[in-house]
Amino acid sequence: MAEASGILQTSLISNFHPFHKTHLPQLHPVLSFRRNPTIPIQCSVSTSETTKTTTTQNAIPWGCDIDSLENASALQKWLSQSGLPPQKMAIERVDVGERGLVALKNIRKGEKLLFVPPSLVISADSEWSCEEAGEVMKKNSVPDWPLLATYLISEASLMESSRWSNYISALPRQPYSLLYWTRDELDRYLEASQIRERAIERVTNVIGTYKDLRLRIFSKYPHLFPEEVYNLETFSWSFGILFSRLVRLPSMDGKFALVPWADMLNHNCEVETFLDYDKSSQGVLFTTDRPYQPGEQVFISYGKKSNGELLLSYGFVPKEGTNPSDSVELSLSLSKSDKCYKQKLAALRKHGLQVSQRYPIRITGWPLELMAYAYLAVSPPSMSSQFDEMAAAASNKTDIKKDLRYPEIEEEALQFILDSCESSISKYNKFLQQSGTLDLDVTSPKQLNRRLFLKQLAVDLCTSERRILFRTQYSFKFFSRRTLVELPSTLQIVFSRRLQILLPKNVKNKDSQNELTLCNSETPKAH
Ligand SMILES: C[S@@+](CC[C@H](N)C(=O)[O-])C[C@H]1O[C@@H](n2cnc3c(N)ncnc32)[C@H](O)[C@@H]1O
Repeated sequence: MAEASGILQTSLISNFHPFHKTHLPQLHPVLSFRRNPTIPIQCSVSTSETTKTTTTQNAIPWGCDIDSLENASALQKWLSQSGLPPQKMAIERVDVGERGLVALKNIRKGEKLLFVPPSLVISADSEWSCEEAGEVMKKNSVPDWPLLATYLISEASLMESSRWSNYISALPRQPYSLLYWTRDELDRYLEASQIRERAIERVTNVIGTYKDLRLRIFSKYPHLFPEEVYNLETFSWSFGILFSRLVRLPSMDGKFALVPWADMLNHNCEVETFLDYDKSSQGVLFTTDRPYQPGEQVFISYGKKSNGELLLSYGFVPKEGTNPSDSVELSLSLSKSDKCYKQKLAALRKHGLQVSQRYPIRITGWPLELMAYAYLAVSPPSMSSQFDEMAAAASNKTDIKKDLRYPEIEEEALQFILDSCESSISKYNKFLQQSGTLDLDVTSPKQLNRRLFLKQLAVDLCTSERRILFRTQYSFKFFSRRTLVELPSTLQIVFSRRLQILLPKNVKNKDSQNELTLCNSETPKAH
């Protein structure tokens, strides 16, 4: 689960196909998902004794209801019979995440749990029940993500002939993620948030990837990859599963894997333990960072993700103020009326940037690149010889001096960022005002209708993102020279090497992360 989202971008886009500017079709929510197609699939299914050709005529059961315990207990039984050692946890209905793993016994802090053997892990090296299909995919050097997405569909379509049928039956038929929001829903509920753009990019990538596979491979082997099975709906499902369940195992050279059983663990922002392969016990496990009593839900970390990223991949938003890794993306743009617009744009492009750039702002600070972009945006024609170094510092290149300082335009640069925050905040205000006061219990989505459920998620996300912007605005106002002149003398003034602005004593410069870090957790007054 950790870092999954970022990896799709690299593996799909750079290795497999160029960026797709595909028109976005309406990805229909579960209602229009073809749940029960009757599909004849011709495939050679390899069993331990023979290789025989079978024709599957049954409906394909794509997983189950997201809270189904029936399928989960069948999974549990199958895993135990297939080599999963006895566990101190069981799958149960839980308050956070609907189904999850709950402690059966006292669990100590520092205890190793799970021990899922490699034979029960799905990775790019897993054997295909339909060997021919696997060979074709490997011959075409399909990267891990699209390979695994296709693998999942292939195994799901083979039903009981697949060794993973118990696992697939316990997977949600409709994983919660922004992949399942229609374009209209994204526009309506997430207009204020930059996550909307990320969701659109992601849907576009999934569509592009599917189209590439269809063009290059599926259309050439229709007997192995019939369109009734390998289509956009099934790919949305399998990518939805990968986004919400795939893990990267650092001790296996960063291998991506679906780990049945372990993927029943839900996320908690305060938990710091994650899944990995343990060479000595030869299994996937995690080490608890806290004790659990019988009946308590056990959590892991899906990575230090913002609320927006959690919504994007996993379809939930943590409760307000509970995510220390929360951040919001602030979009900065050059003004078209800028006299040096063309020169500045050329400088940005030279360093791989666009006219509009998004920078993450954390509750604890903001990146130096943001300030560099702001310098570029406000610099006058007389500073044209410095455009290049400003654009370079605004890029994500690491071997470049980032802590630039131009005292003569510092005030304007800070004001530029403040204005960008203001314009973003006004979009959030508009959406939140229109939405009225919603305070529904999204831990039981089944109780809500789809519209209300999505709206509540959007309200939760927008509230948390707006809060970070308020705080940033407050900090920038506090840092601006005008304010500094008026600072009470009791405040200890520290000189920042990076922005070269004066900071109060509760603000420290965190060199290693290239960002300014606010140590004070006080929230500015509500706006
Ligand atoms: C890896 S799965 C965890 C098992 C999942 N609950 C199940 O029953 O299949 C990830 C999914 O669990 C749910 N989930 C995980 N952590 C959550 C949390 N803190 N709050 C709400 N839902 C959560 C989300 O639906 C997410 O997409």
